[in-house]
Formats: sequence, C-alpha cells, structure tokens
Amino acid sequence: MERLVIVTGANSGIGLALCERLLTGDSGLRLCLACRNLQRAEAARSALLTSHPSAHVDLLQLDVGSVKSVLSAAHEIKVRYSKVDFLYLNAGIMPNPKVDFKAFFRGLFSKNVIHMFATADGLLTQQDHVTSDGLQGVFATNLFGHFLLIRELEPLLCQSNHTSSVIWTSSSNARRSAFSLEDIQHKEGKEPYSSSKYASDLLSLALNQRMNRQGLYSSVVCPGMVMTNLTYGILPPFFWTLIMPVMWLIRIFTNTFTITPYNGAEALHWLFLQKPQFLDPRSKYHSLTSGLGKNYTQPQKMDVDDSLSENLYLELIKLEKEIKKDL
Ligand SMILES: NC(=O)C1=CN([C@@H]2O[C@H](COP(=O)(O)OP(=O)(O)OC[C@H]3O[C@@H](n4cnc5c(N)ncnc54)[C@H](OP(=O)(O)O)[C@@H]3O)[C@@H](O)[C@H]2O)C=CC1
Ligand SMILES: CC(C)=CCC[C@@H](C)[C@H]1CC[C@H]2C3=C(CC[C@]12C)[C@@]1(C)CCC(=O)C[C@@H]1CC3
Repeated sequence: MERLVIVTGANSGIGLALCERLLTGDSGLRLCLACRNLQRAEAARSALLTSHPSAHVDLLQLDVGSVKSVLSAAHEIKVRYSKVDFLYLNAGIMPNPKVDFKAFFRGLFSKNVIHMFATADGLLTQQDHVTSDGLQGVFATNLFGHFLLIRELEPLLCQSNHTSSVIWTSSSNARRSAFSLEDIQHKEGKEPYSSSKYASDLLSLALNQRMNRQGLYSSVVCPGMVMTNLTYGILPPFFWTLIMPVMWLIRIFTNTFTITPYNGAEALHWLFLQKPQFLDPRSKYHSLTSGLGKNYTQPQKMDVDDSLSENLYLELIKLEKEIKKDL
C-alpha cells in the first residue's frame, strides 16, 4: 500500500532536500508538502516533479505558528488520507539571531573550539515575538504547533497493525540549561531556539513512553550545520561570502559541518529506512559528513530524563486545553 509522508517546512532547505531524497529512493510513496506559503510550496512541488515526473506530491497549507491553521490543516489531512506513515516535524525558525563575537573569539582560542562550531553554545541569542494566539513565536513554531498537529492526527498515526514515525528536526544547539519547566515558552531568556529544540528532544521521549504501545514512534534528528535560509539569516550576506572558504575548511576538522541541505537530510532519510521499533528513544540521530564528503548517521545519547519529559508533556496538554478554550 502507498505510504504517506508529510513534511512540514518542505519548501526549502533541509525539508526540500529530504523530499528530493525520499523520492529518489522510493518513487511510489505519496508526499505531502505542508507549508505556510502555497506559492513557495508550489515552486518546491514543480522542482520535485521536474526530477521525478511520476511522483505523487500533494500540497497542504499549514502555518505551524498558528493554532487555527494547525487545526484546519489537521482536519484537511483527515479528510484526504486514511493513515499517516511518516510525519517529519521540520519547520523551524530562529528570528533576529545575534552572534556574540566576543564569545566566538574566546572560543576560537580555547580547547572547546570544535564543540563551539558544532553546537554554537553560548554564541547565539534571538529576539522572540508573540503570535496572534498569545504564544512565544519560536515555541509556537518549533514545538507547540507540531505538538498540536500530532495530537490532532492521533487517529491517523495510531492504527491497529500499523506503525507510524514522527521525526523532529532538532539541533545540536538544543541545551538543557536554556530550558525551564517553569517557563516552557522561554518568555524570560534570550535563547528561545535552544530552549525549543531541547523541548522537542524531551517531547520525543514522552511521546515514545506514552504512544509506542499504540504504534507511534518518535525520533529526533540533528542535521548538523547546514547553509539554508535559516543560517543565512544569522550573518550579513557579504560576511557569509567572505567566510565560505573557511566553512569548507572547518568541515575537514568537524563532521558536524554537513553544509549542504542534501548532507543535512542524511539522518532524516536514514530514519525513513529503519524499523522504528529498533531505534533508541533516548538518542538523537546526527547527520554527519566526513572530511572526504562521505555522509553517515550516528546516534548520540541525549541529555534527557523521564520525569522532565513527562512534566513537559503535561504542561503542553494544559496549554492545549487553555488555547482551545479561547478559540
Ligand atoms: N540549518 C541548520 O544548520 C540547522 C537547521 N535545523 C533545523 O532544521 C529545520 C529546517 O530548517 P532549514 O532547512 O535550516 O531552514 P529553512 O529556513 O530553509 O527551512 C525552514 C522551513 O520551515 C518553514 N517554516 C518556518 N516557519 C513556519 C511556519 N510558521 N509554518 C510552516 N512552515 C514554517 C519555512 O517556510 P518559509 O519558506 O515559508 O519560511 C521553511 O520551509 C528547522 O527546524 C531548523 O531549526 C537544525 C539544526 C541545524
Ligand atoms: C568562520 C566563522 C567566522 C564562522 C561563523 C561562526 C558562526 C556564525 C557559526 C559557528 C557555529 C554555527 C552553528 C549554527 C549557526 C552558525 C554558527 C553559529 C547553528 C546554530 C545553526 C542552527 C542550528 O540549529 C545549529 C547550528 C550549530 C552551529
């Protein structure tokens, strides 16, 4: 039977590269590009159909940062399809990023230099915004919208004699110290991106604890450092042009500099080929590229624990109730 793969944020970067790779590997599947901008989604669909003319590629309007949009997209999915096999939760934002250059130069001459380039720990802050639902924008987009989508699609994800996979595009920038259970939306701090990605790691664990029995499996991926619209927004364009040769040089020393969206999508694609029952719910699956350009996937244990992940899940359920009450 035809497998259905839904990808959020599929019109550019890692999401689009994943779609390209999925179709190259299995032209028989049905892809659903869930994007906030239908014009950009249509352009992505055309590009995919140019290389795979007989592919089944559907479009769906979905703004994961808007509760109304998530609910109506979920409704549309339930009307169109009878089951979901793979749900890639890939859409993400990092608004108004700022690099701390003092910390960068300090890190450059320390023994932590590789770690700094791999994770950007202590390098990046962002200025968040509040959505029309009254939620913090990064939290709403990177985490909560996707959580609501899973909740709404449970009937299609959890079916008897069927396994489904939800796959989060997390990050090496996910950091426990940026996250607080008392402030899950990260209203107070300056690292909403780091907090939201750590929350996705926690949520994935909670989903596995609660939903494996019903056939739903959740995994977390880190695509490495990839040049996409998101990363291009971090520094001015002329700066990127200037340092691009250095970026390729750094890649010789750190396998986390995957750089191209194709390489970054490695672990996302690898997970598509695995039996989800055999994956480790406490590991993050990293896309890595060797100095010679060979791509591979490697699991690394996450800094997560059961009680924090369960408590986050309960907080999200509470917030879901509050938000739905106000609709
Ligand atoms: N690039 C990197 O080095 C890394 C990226 N990641 C993660 O990878 C994921 C993909 O990002 P990447 O490919 O790099 O960057 P892109 O900016 O190219 O892709 C992000 C995608 O998410 C979409 N998106 C953003 N906001 C929303 C929204 N509210 N509703 C629906 N779609 C939305 C964008 O749509 P639109 O085109 O309309 O803006 C775009 O399609 C993100 O989750 C990011 O955090 C993780 C680690 C490293
Ligand atoms: C040579 C030179 C001056 C490099 C620029 C340094 C930084 C701009 C990069 C160093 C580590 C990078 C990084 C990311 C963005 C760009 C850097 C900060 C990410 C935060 C992008 C999004 C993620 O999810 C993780 C990435 C980790 C590494």
